[in-house]
Amino acid sequence: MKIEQAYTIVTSPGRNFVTLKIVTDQGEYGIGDATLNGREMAVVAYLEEHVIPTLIGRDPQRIEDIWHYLYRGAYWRRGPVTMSAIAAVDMALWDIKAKLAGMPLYQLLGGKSRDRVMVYGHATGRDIEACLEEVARHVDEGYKAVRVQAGVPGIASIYGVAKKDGEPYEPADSDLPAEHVWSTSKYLNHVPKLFAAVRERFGEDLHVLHDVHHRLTPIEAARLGKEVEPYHLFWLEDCVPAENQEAFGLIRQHTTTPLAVGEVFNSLYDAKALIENQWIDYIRATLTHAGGITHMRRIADLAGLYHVRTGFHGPTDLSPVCLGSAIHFDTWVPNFGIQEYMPHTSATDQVFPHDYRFEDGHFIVGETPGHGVDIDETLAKQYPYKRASLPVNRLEDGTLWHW
Ligand SMILES: O=C(O)C(=O)C[C@H](O)[C@H](O)CO
Ligand SMILES: [Mg+2]
Repeated sequence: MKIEQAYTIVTSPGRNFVTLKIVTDQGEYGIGDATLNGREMAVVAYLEEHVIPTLIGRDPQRIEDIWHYLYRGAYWRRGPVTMSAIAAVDMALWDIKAKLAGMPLYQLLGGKSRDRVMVYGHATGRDIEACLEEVARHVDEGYKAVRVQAGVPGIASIYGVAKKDGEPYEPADSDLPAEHVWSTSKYLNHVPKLFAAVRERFGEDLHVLHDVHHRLTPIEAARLGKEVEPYHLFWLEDCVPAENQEAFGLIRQHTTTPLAVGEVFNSLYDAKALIENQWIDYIRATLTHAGGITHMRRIADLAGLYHVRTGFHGPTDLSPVCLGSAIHFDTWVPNFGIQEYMPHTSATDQVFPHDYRFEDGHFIVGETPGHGVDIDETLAKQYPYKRASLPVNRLEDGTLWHW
């Protein structure tokens, strides 16, 4: 069996997505997600110019060999563009292999470790009251876990809070990067009040999460972790930028609030010290940005040795192809923690027909051979690419800060 054809499909049913389709000489095909929010066309160019020409004629069943061919063969290792491109190939090849085996992907990985996959949804509001209403809506819809982000008095626009209450949050919201203004002191004073209000209204059973989006220093993160301890967060996410992995050692010494990190990671080496030192509790890297199923499996296995569980990134800027594959992985992986879930637009769901379903705060994996997600290429053409950028963040004095 040989790879006969491979091509990228760029579509924007509400937001941009990049999909790689690989077709074999026996008519079987697989698809992979290559979406890198705000940098989509860089991955398209990488795939079209440097990857696809090398795939033609190869045996699609040699997933491991192709992974190392693309990783080692590039010489220039790692990085989000390279690893998203490799991930898309890897996901498409696992899709093909599972289809050839006549099995849903989770079976090929080792079978079910659980019957359903707990997810967390996003509640956002311009203030605490509006945010609590959104938490209540999620609870009514069956969610057992909710990420809680509220506007902060004195900060005009803040990460993770929708422009209008009740609407989904979209980070890439303008042609060129918007500029936000950030105040650490205002934020730090406000977050404990938010979680006090959440526990007061919803009691102890609801799992609550919070994303700091890399905006604190280690000692500030330690303060926040300590101050929210009484509210028993499921996790505190990305509390500092993680290039310096040792920073988490400092935070860890100060707080028992569980720590999650890794949505911008693209390789095991981004997380090695974090995992081996048990500085974190959840690893957030996911299939599309961390080299696909083949590499993510290595990360999860290492994490499992150190009591670190998975908590895959799952924003709307990863396509249903990534989400569907992630649900198979989550169903199999022994050290599963939780799966992030932001519902896609109905236009996106139509472009990407899929067999996973949401029920009672959980995803239920499908039984279709492969990863269970397809693409309607005719419909995809109706939604042309439109550049959209993530914002940047500045301190009140104008200093460029982390976003
Ligand atoms: O989903 C999350 O936790 C995020 O932090 C979302 C990211 O900002 C988003 O994926 C950037 O493209
Ligand atoms: Mg995040």
